[in-house]
Order: sequence, then C-alpha cells, then structure tokens
Amino acid sequence: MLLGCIADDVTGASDLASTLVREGMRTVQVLGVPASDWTPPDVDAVVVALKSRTAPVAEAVRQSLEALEWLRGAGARQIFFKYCSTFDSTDAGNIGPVAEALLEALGGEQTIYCPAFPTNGRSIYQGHLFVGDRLLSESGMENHPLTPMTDADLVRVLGRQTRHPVGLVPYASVSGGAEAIRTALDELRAEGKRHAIVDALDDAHLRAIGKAVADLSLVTGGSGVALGLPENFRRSGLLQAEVSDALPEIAGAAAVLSGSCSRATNAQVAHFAAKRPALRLDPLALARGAQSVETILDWARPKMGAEPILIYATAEPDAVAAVQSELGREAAGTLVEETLAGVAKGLVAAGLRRLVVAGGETSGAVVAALGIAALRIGPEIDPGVPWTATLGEPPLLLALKSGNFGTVDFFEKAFRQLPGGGA
Ligand SMILES: Nc1ncnc2c1ncn2[C@@H]1O[C@H](COP(=O)(O)OP(=O)(O)O)[C@@H](O)[C@H]1O
Ligand SMILES: O=C(O)[C@@H](O)C(=O)COP(=O)(O)O
Repeated sequence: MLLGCIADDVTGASDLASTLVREGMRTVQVLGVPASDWTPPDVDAVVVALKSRTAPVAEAVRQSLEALEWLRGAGARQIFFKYCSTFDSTDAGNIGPVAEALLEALGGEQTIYCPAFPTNGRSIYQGHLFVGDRLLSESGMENHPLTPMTDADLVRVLGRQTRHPVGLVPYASVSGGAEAIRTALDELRAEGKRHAIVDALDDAHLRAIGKAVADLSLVTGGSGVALGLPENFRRSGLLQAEVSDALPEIAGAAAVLSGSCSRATNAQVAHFAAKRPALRLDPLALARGAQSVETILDWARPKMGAEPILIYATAEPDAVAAVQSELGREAAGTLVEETLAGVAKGLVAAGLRRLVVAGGETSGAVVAALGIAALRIGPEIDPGVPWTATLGEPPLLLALKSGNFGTVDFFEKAFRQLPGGGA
C-alpha cells in the first residue's frame, strides 16, 4: 500500500476513494478499522472510513490513531486525513485535535489543511473558504444540524481547535507552483507554525500543492487536494497498475434513504418525491412512538421492486430547529440516524439491493447497521459520489451521497446509470 487514508465520515471516504481511482490508484474503502489480521486486496490505497466527525474529541482521536496504526502496519508510506470540503467541525474539534494527534504519532513537524474542491465550488482565498460565490458562513452551512459553520476564516477556525499556531500559504505562493509552496511552508515552519491552511482556486493549484507535499508524512484536506498525490508515487516509479471502476451487476429492489438536511439534498428530495413513492419521517412522531421502523417498513415493503422508493427525514432549517428545540440537537440526530439504519436493515432483509443514502452521518449509521466491511469503487454519478459495491455480504450496490453534492435530479440519475435502472 502506498497511501493510507483516514476519513472522518463514510461519504467523504467514498468521495476520496473515487478521486484516487480516477487518478490511477487501485483503492478500497473499508468501514471502520479492519481486524489486525485482515489483508487488503492488491491495492495502492486504502481509505478507512470512520464516523468521527461529530464524535466526542477523545473518541475521534482514539479511532483515528487506531486507523493510523493499522495503515502503518499494512505498509502505508504516506497518510492522508480526509475531512469535509466545508471544513465541518466545531470549536472543540475534531479536525485540529485529530490532525495534531496523527502528526505527533508520525513524528511529523508540519502538515497542510486544504479542503478546496473546485469542481464542487469549494475554493480558498486568503484563508477564507467559499462555497460557490458565497463565504462558507453564508452558504447554508451556518445551519448545519450538527456542525454549523459560522466563520469562513479557516486560519481562525483551525486556530480555535489546535494547541500549536496556524499559518497560511496564500494564493500568491500557490500560484507560483510547487517550489513556491514549499518555500512558503518552510518559512511557516521556521516561525513555529506546524499547521498551514493552503489557498486553492482550481485543480492546477491542487496538483501543485500535491507535488509540494510529496515528502510530508501527513497531508490533510478534502478529496480535491488528493488529486495531486498519485502523481508523486508515479514519478518515483511506485505506481504502475491499471485501474478498473467496473462493478458487478447486482439485481434487486431500489431505494433512497435521506437524512441530510443540506440545501442540495432538500432540493433533490423534493424533485424525487414529486414522481416516486416517498415517505417523510417525523422525528417528533418517532419520539412519541407514533411512527417507528416497523410502520415505515409496513409502508415500504409492498412498494419494493416496481420502482425506487424514497424514505426521508430531510427538512428545511426551521423544521430542524423546531425538532431540535424539543428533542435536543444530538438526540434528534441520533433518533433519525438509528431509525434510517433500522429501516435499511429491514429493507435489505426484504430484498433491497440498490441503495442510495444521502448524508454523511446517516450513511455511517446505515453501513454500520448493515455490517458492511468494505466497498469496491465504481463510476461516479456526480463529482464526489461514486456507485460502490459491497465486498462480502450482503451483496449491494451502494451510493453514499455527501449532503451538499449532486445535481437536483441526482437520485433519478443514479438509478438510470445502473443496468436495469431502479426497478
Ligand atoms: N428532520 C430532522 N430534524 C432533526 N435532525 C435531523 C432531521 N433530519 C435529519 N436529521 C439529522 O441531521 C444530521 C444530518 O447529518 P448528515 O447525515 O451528515 O447530513 P449531511 O451530509 O448533510 O451533513 C443527521 O444526524 C440526521 O439524523
Ligand atoms: O468533502 C466533502 O464535501 C465530502 O466528501 C464530505 O465529507 C461531505 O460530508 P457530508 O456532507 O456530511 O456527507
């Protein structure tokens, strides 16, 4: 294995794995830290998907260090820590504390932070993260149910999460190419800055950054900055393999489970629900017992197979806020996640084989409930969201959609790409 990756959520992990496959690395995504005696298939990169983005800090650090130990044991030459392209975190963490712990364990002196993903509209200028033409803090992410992002200045945001000071490699250096980026990093290191936010506006910047960090033991960022890493291994003659994104054909009923409340998912749910059988979860009804996994499965089972169905908790910010004020932010999230995970289990037992899940935390809960160990990466539906196939049981085609990714017709498009569509 050349590149060992630790992703703080499961949708982010498939986003990263998909980027690595497209850039010529044979990549497998594993869900949770594998058993010490598990040998990965013949691959160049392994992405360990954790559910650590919103875990308590100590737990996120513990899981990440465990993943690091496994990846190093399996021979990884460089470590990549993947988090969200919208830098989803709180003042407590978990990006800063996890990266600091990984850096310390690796004996590294410095690492970079670059969540830019220009293809999906995320760019960084003078340390400020933009989503399209808006600052992060005005992009809708300020209303995220678990990690509201109210500050777009990443030097400031990361500075609140780390023990060591944070610096910036600005656009002026990044546009000068790999050598200029290395010089800027050296200058920051000389000032005692172990952490460097790096500006990036387009893929050429990301590839230059990738080249500049070839010798860092730890690189951190969104999937975008991983674009430039495979080329480092190719240049040193370590990466030569042919990569295939072909998936096995798996027939069976199809469904979408959606727990993301992002702007993009709200629009996608409305679009799909207008044409297909759709059931809305009501967290307050779930809390009172008026709705349950069983009542949802009773609705779903007779409809399965004819066309894809949709089950969603997705709601607009005011509805989410009302639920949270009644149940509490975390309790509401957990209730919805556990319900959708239970529904996924029931649907698979009833013959579901093609599943799209919207939302990172939601996807984490669903794959854990289904006991899925690893995923093979297939073709992309939209940037950052590939179809995948489970390795082992149950045999499923699975697309784990990051909340904010995908066009408005994403769910229809996903099933159209499969042989036999969604029926
Ligand atoms: N109607 C709702 N009210 C409150 N919380 C909700 C509702 N619908 C979903 N949630 C919770 O919001 C969180 C969304 O996070 P996630 O699944 O990671 O989506 P995203 O990818 O958009 O960040 C989950 O914890 C989910 O259970
Ligand atoms: O980098 C990204 O934006 C995604 O890969 C990702 O991590 C998104 O997370 P969710 O929106 O929570 O699915």
